Amino acid sequence: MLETKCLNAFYGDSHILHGIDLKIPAGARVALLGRNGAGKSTLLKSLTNAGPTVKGELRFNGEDLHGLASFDRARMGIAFVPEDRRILGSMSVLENLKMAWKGTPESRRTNSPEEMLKQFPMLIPIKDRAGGLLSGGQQQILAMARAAIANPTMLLLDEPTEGLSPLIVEQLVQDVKQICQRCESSLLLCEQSVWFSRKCTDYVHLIDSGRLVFSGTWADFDANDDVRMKYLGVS
Ligand SMILES: Nc1ncnc2c1ncn2[C@@H]1O[C@H](COP(=O)(O)OP(=O)(O)OP(=O)(O)O)[C@@H](O)[C@H]1O
Repeated sequence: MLETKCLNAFYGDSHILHGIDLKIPAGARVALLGRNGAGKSTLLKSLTNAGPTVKGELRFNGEDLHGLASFDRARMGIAFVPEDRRILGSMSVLENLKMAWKGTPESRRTNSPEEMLKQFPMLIPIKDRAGGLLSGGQQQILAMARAAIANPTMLLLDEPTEGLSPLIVEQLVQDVKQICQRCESSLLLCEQSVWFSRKCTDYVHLIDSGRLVFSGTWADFDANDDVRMKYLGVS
């Protein structure tokens, strides 16, 4: 279970997140929707100690995360796929997976890099291609495979569909579900795509100006025209 209570996040003097209360039970798949600049990435970076200064309660499986470095949180099972994917451009697809494998503690290792290729077959024909030469979609699939290598129990995805073609986005739905099922992982998916979020998750939060403004099931979301229009501009 990932839990925040009254979480506030700051970049220097800029107060970005305001009193975020979030509970993601083990195995739950949750979306966080919001417009550009709403605070989605800042929340994920707060959970992974990847930038902002954070105040308030922040626990994973009951353990206080304050003061733990990003790699310590990763070792606990929190895997973060950032918006820019961070693929190593001069290394091949297989070498990118091998690097992730080496950085993963033995206790968390599940499949070898070669076995990961089998689970993400789109990567097989391009396994020797440099990361920097991949399309955005190929990079995203590689970033997902890299995250899955560490057998996460909490998968954090930052706008994985951004800039991708509809075909790749459909493939991503399968890949996200596959990782969550195989690893028995919870999911926090930050997105602007309502379609993709709906396909991948059961529960949805909306964030606006750093505050949670709606939480509910997709049925609740569908029943709430005002919230959809006000915060996402969709009817
Ligand atoms: N490193 C930073 N320093 C100062 N302010 C920042 C920094 N990163 C983000 N912000 C500000 O924090 C606010 C929230 O940004 P954030 O990136 O979390 O939004 P987002 O919902 O992920 O949007 P997007 O979809 O555009 O990535 C914005 O006002 C942004 O300008």
